[in-house]
Amino acid sequence: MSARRKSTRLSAANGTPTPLTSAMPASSIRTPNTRSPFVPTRLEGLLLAIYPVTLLLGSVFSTLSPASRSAPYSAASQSHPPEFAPSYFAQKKNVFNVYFVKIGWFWTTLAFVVFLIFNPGFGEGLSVRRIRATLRYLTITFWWIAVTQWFFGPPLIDRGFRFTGGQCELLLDEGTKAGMSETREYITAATCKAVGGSWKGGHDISGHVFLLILASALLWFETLPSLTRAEGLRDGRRIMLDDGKVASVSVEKSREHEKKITDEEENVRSGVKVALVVLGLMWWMLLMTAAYFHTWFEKLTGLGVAFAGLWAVYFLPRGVPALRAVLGMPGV
Ligand SMILES: CCCCCCCCCCCCCCCC(=O)SCCNC(=O)CCNC(=O)[C@H](O)C(C)(C)COP(=O)(O)O
Ligand SMILES: Nc1ncnc2c1ncn2[C@@H]1O[C@H](COP(=O)(O)O)[C@@H](OP(=O)(O)O)[C@H]1O
Repeated sequence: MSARRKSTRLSAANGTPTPLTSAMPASSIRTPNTRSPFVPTRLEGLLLAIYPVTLLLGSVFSTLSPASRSAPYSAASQSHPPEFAPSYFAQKKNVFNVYFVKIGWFWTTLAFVVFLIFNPGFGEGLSVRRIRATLRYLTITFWWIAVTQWFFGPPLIDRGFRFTGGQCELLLDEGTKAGMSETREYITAATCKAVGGSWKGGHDISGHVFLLILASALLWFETLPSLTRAEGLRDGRRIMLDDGKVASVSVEKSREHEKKITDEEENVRSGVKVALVVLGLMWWMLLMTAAYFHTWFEKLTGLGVAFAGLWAVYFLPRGVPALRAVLGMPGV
């Protein structure tokens, strides 16, 4: 369990440190221009910017590439017809799509579990750090399930599609619609495709963009604090304390644990290799999705929905002590 360090703060009048609760280190002082705990540090912001930049790169490539421009595009399948696909990666049946992205949560889970078991930063056995990391993973998994698999019925992507006017083409025929029960009418993309229908007319958030960003950011957020000593991913992070004061996350770190980890510097990176391979492939598939599939707006909403889940798990707890007590923060 992490022990809270002693604390100090700047006196508003003369700028000299004065004791706050017991004695807070200078690094934890709140200054007038301190960033809100709810927003990423500059370094985190730069890392997160890789996602919109990748989507932009893919879209620019598809706009400029003569092969992509001349290939017909089908809005109903969100892709180029296979016979006109401008590249191997523009085909839905490409091996990376079928065995990697389509079962992407399995690979994410595998990489996370390997990291969880082998990384010494979690301490020994069923430690509080390990339990909190598992809870973060489960919460992100819950968001993946809600958005893409099931949300008390159809998943959120399918509900959004219906809400924006989309439906299964089979339902366009009034006769068919009248003959259907209400449950049948509230059809999902999967069931629509299964009965040979065409899922058309609404806003179809990109499930691939959503999954690839959500899963890769989960792995980055969990592993980066053990891969780098960079301030922006460690003590540069701000949190709100129980008394409403904003401080560096270092006040919640256990000194003994930090020392132990520094002494074991060599081992700190254990368990991250699988995650790094998964992360590399995910980035490539995100670029391919951006280049060959969906409209730019569908990709942008995929990014937005992924960021919403990430913010709730990795940034909201920084400003809400009660939530932080449950979910914790990576590397703390
Ligand atoms: C605090 C609340 C916590 C509640 C947590 C409850 C959930 C706990 C369950 C944990 C389950 C873990 C399962 C881990 C093992 C697996 O993931 S196996 C399943 C593998 N399947 C996938 O990875 C499917 C991924 N694919 C998709 O999501 C979609 O295909 C897609 C990529 C979004 C594309 O969609 P399409 O419609 O196919 O285009
Ligand atoms: N990088 C990629 N490689 C291959 N197929 C991709 C892909 N990105 C998206 N797709 C395909 O495009 C369709 C829409 O994707 P999504 O909504 O998940 O972003 C899905 O088709 P299918 O549902 O027919 O498999 C998906 O498999």
